[in-house]
Amino acid sequence: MILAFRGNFVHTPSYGQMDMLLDKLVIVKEGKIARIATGDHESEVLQEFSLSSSDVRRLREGEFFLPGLIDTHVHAPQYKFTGTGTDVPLMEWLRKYTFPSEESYKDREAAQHRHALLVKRFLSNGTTTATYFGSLHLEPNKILVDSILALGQRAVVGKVNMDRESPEDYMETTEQGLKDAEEFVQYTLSKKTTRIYPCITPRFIPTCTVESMKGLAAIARKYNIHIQSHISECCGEVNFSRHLHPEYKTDAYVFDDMGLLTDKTLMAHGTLLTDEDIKLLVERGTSVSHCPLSNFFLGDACFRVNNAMKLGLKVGLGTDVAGGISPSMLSAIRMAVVNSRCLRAHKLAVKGGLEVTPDMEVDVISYKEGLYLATMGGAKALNIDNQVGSFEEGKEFDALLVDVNAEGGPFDIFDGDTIEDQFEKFINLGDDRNILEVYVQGVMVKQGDVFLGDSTIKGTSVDLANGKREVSTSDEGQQSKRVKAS
Ligand SMILES: O=c1[nH]c(=O)c2nc[nH]c2[nH]1
Ligand SMILES: [Zn+2]
Repeated sequence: MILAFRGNFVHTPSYGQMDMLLDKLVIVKEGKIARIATGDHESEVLQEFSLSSSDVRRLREGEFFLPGLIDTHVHAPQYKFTGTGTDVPLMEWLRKYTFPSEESYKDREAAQHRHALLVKRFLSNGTTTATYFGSLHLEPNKILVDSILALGQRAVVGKVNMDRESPEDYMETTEQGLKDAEEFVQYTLSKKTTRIYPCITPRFIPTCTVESMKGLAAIARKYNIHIQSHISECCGEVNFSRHLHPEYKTDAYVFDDMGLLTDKTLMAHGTLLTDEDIKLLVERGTSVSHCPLSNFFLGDACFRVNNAMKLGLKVGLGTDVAGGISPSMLSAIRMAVVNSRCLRAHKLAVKGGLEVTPDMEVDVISYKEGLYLATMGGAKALNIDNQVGSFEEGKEFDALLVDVNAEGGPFDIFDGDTIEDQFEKFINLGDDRNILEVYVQGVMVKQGDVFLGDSTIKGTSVDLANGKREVSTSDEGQQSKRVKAS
């Protein structure tokens, strides 16, 4: 299968560098970018790939391709309450909203329905790769894998482990937790797909015993797979962790001693990491998912991205649904910029000064760095930057076709707007209405309102039917659902 596109491509191959690749011919063969040529070489390149001019998809004015967005931190079984539960800090939020929501996914029908909606919502927002925390129970996590598989997304997925300091009805024994974690890994690997990676997922230090953390690290080593957790996220969590493990200086040293800091580990938040912690993470090859929205809501904290990058840390960006109130990575990019400006505003307030000094500028990032974090940064954080994150020959084609002039879109383009202006408007003002097509591994998985997915995948009940939405959400799983054509 060969695809050929001619038009503009935008990407951020390194931090702070945004390249507008204008009038390029991109050939995608068997899911990978086989050639990126300048438009004036069209005829010879087409000949080389035995294509004719009519095989070329020619982008219209205002259309461009962007690498697929990579969300490095999402809680799948929290999708149900996304946009609500914004009134309390982390530790209270977990008990009041989070654990009950996650627990309710053990109802099979509810999990099937909600996970399909989740994956569709993320694909609609241009998230071609998502890094999912699942729930405690085994079955809903298998359903999540089935949904991702059927809808065509790329994902890292983990079954959450919690064997202490958790509600009685939402906690497992250490032994059962380790057994289920390994079974989940085997289930995911049995799908023999190159786009879903199983992940070991101790929720965070307070809810995991030493035995569980060490056992989980052993499973990760055995299968050479990803690990994810939360680290130094806010005062409530850090104080609790110190109380449980007074012998360790910080979360980073706990995780390190458990064998959980590897070059395939991705830790969420990290707002309270010291420079020494960051250096330890860098030494281990571990990365951090920056989740600006949930840091504001649950942690009252800001992450110093530029400081972390300067120390050599790999950093991706996460929506952290549902601690973060938006499933959109465009929103996460904007919030990462706002987060950096809060750091400067804070310094200014502390100084009581009227003037921004150069040391206040060092924290500030622009939409270009934000886009890097949401694409290449995420790819590096997940150790998949040889596959995705930018447009390069040999990489897989995970991409979004964006139209700044989309009908009914959320912003306007004016005479004199340069291509860069148009692109900046999309990052700052755009939404799913501007995302016309979504590609993963060179396969179009969404076009307009239609989810194409992989309808050949059997054994899942994911509803790929399009133009339908559920209108009744009360007490899912107990009641039959009404599905109405929209
Ligand atoms: O933002 C967060 N969401 C969670 O679900 C969670 N669990 C532990 N720590 C957490 N932080
Ligand atoms: Zn989280």
